Amino acid sequence: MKLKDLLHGVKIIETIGSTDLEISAVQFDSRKIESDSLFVAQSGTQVDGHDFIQKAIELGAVAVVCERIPADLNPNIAYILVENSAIALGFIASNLYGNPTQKLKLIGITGTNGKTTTATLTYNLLEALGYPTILVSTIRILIHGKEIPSSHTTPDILTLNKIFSEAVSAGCEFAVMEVSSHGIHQNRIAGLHFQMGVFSNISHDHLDYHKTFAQYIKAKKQFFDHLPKSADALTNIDDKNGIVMLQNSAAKRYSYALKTDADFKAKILENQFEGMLLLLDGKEFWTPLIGQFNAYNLLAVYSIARLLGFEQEEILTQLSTLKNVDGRFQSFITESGIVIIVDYAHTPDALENVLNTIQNIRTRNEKLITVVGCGGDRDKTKRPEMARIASAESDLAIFTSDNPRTEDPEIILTEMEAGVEPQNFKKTLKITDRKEAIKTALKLAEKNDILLIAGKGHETYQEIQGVKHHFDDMEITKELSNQLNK
Ligand SMILES: CC(=O)N[C@H]1[C@@H](OP(=O)(O)OP(=O)(O)OC[C@H]2O[C@@H](n3ccc(=O)[nH]c3=O)[C@H](O)[C@@H]2O)O[C@H](CO)[C@@H](O)[C@@H]1O[C@H](C)C(=O)N[C@@H](C)C(=O)N[C@H](CCC(=O)O)C(=O)O
Ligand SMILES: Nc1ncnc2c1ncn2[C@@H]1O[C@H](COP(=O)(O)OP(=O)(O)OP(=O)(O)O)[C@@H](O)[C@H]1O
Ligand SMILES: N[C@H](CCC[C@H](N)C(=O)O)C(=O)O
Ligand SMILES: [Mg+2]
Repeated sequence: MKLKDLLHGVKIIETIGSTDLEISAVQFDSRKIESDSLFVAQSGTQVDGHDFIQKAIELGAVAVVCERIPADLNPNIAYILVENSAIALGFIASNLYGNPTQKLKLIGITGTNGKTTTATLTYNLLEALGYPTILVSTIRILIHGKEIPSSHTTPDILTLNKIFSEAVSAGCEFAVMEVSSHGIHQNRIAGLHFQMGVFSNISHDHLDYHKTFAQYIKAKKQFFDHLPKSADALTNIDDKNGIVMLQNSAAKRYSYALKTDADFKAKILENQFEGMLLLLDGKEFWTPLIGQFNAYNLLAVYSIARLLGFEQEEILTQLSTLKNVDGRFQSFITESGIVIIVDYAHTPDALENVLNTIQNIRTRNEKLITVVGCGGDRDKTKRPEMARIASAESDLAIFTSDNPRTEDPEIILTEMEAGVEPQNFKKTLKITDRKEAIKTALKLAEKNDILLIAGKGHETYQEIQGVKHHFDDMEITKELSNQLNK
């Protein structure tokens, strides 16, 4: 493709050299440059891509998009000066892949918790209704059933356009994606054409990256600030920041809520271990999912489908057949009758919701044991809060490692323990090795007791000292319960 065609829509400050060049590939990482490529230099959290322009040229780049023209200009190279390389990359990626999101109805879901659940259920619903769809989620990317592994909740913009163009070729009509705050802040969604933006909720997370809660809110809000007039913006107005998200949005505004008057409303009629009975827009329906947080997720899915033009009856018929998403409140009962729940709760709010849900469905006076840890190289301020909640809401909380990544697991655990209120000290244990922690929990549990294993959900690895080892909470718990005859 010609450089000038790739640059369509990009706000150019200055061009040096010819834009009539033929470009074979686009890349933002100098280490992956091939011959005749366009290199887009962008600053990052670790290094500045501008420092790798020379390297990229040596490896075959023939054109460079940058925010600063290098001092040592190469006469054989075209330099395109822009204000923001990441935004420019959005347009370039979209041009490269034939503007795929103009050909799809793209729904973006943002919020601290519930994105994967809502996005996956929406994908499952649309597929069940007979519409080929692409899902972009933390767990996996699915192009009308074909799976591609996922490394980020919101992948980079080149990957996104590539997979969306594959989805168009596969005949997809809809696209459902998670929009993370990192993705918004780093312009990983630049140039995508959204038909709908959805906000689930906002609570404590990622303050390592955004620094303050206000900055975190601002990042999420930017998604809605940039939605076009033609789009729909759907928000949970039971969350006090739900309205804030939409206040500067040009999109058409819609709301959903369990507690407030809203465009789409739901009420929990029954909530049991086996499932929930909901009143959704005046109609009763049964779902195997449980807990208030899932009522919000299901209401969001229902509202999305209504806004897409589907009828209530057809939505509810299919929605009631949808099951839990991997690693989200996934449960089984062991041979000796212990109820195991594996859940991806890795924020204080998620943990509190899951523990409250368990409290609400407990019918007998069984013990609740929680095994939980906090990730390394991530928001440290979550640690004491999560430990405080786990110890207050459980009969026993066993603190253990999540993904320590490059951090010392003992330090993470000490930071967690600092949050335990004195009256709950005696209800806690610290077992650094996650497998040992689960084993101890199983040994201590008796028939009908509930064992919540929180934080890692669907993950199939544990990252220790920067190395990923195979680790699957569900698999290990089943293996240990068999070994222990529990
Ligand atoms: C902190 C963070 O989000 N980092 C992301 C970011 O990388 P970065 O800004 O650190 O990049 P950098 O290393 O400073 O490099 C800057 C630029 O120089 C380039 N470079 C670098 C070195 C070199 O030799 N040559 C070169 O050209 C890089 O390609 C980059 O363009 O941009 C990269 C490309 O898109 C991402 O892969 C990377 O994700 C890292 C691996 C990550 O762990 N991100 C997590 C925190 C994340 O994004 N999580 C969110 C939310 C999770 C959730 O709550 O669901 C997600 O969406 O997954
Ligand atoms: N609507 C909700 N409100 C609050 N908590 C929720 C909600 N939905 C799910 N949760 C809790 O949050 C956890 C993560 O859910 P999910 O994976 O759907 O969220 P996410 O926003 O995709 O998270 P991530 O940012 O890590 O990708 C669940 O395991 C559950 O404990
Ligand atoms: N997407 C989230 C996932 C956290 C999952 C938890 N198991 C951890 O490793 O902290 C993050 O990157 O912050
Ligand atoms: Mg997710």
